[in-house]
Amino acid sequence: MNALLGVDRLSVVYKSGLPALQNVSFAMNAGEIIGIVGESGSGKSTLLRALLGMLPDGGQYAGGDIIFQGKSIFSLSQKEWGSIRGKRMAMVFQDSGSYLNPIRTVGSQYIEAIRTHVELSKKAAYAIAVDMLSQMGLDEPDRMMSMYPGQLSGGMKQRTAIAMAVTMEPELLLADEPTSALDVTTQVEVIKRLTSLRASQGTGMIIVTHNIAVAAHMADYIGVMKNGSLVEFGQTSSIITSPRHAYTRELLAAVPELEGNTDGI
Ligand SMILES: Nc1ncnc2c1ncn2[C@@H]1O[C@H](COP(=O)(O)OP(=O)(O)OP(=O)(O)O)[C@@H](O)[C@H]1O
Repeated sequence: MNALLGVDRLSVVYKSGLPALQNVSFAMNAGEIIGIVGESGSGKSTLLRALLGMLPDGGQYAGGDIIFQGKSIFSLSQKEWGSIRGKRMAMVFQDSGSYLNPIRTVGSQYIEAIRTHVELSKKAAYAIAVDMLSQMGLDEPDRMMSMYPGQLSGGMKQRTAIAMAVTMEPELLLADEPTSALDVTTQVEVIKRLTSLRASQGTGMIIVTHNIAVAAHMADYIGVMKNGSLVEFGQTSSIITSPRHAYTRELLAAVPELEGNTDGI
């Protein structure tokens, strides 16, 4: 197995606050999907931001280590770190689609984003962008390239943002509630597209969701967070069938039809 990420007793504090992450440890191999679940304020977003080296203002590392592809991220120079971020490790947020620049066409910003990472002609970048948009299930990607974000639905914008995030074929995609702002049908579609990325590109993913059913549907391993700690981490099947922590049992009990139809997630 090819180790992708090791998180070793990672702690983060916010100024004048309680610890947001306390001694969080887990590891993942290339191409694995991890679902992180837990209630609001449990530290899920902080974990993703810490992994990407993008803690919000006031947040600071308070111990532990993050090993990405065999190297501590804390040992990297700013330059090395910059070349990993957005390229080898990328992130999408719940409302990533809304960060598209409203006064520029999808195509011009997509092409520019590609060309900040690799030296390519505009034409070559255009072809890559169109291919990624169609991989995310967007019809008429050529037409979309000449449209402005305001002309797209929320689901189309979010899929565009995900396409942009994975264009450089990152080994690790960090996704913070990537589907929760979407209607149910679009959620299912985006989840399918994310899982097919693993098949086509071997993308490893850490997906934060408040919905343990989504995690159960997608993830190989589930981590459960509570008050900044990872209280349980294990294979999805064992978390579902024999949760060890009372809090995990509570989360599972709150999902009435986990075993049945996942169309409604
Ligand atoms: N920028 C910040 N400054 C100070 N405290 C923060 C900041 N961001 C988060 N926190 C605190 O850190 C803790 C963890 O928050 P975090 O957003 O990581 O949780 P979460 O599980 O992602 O919640 P949600 O599901 O609501 O997004 C909370 O107590 C929160 O109030």
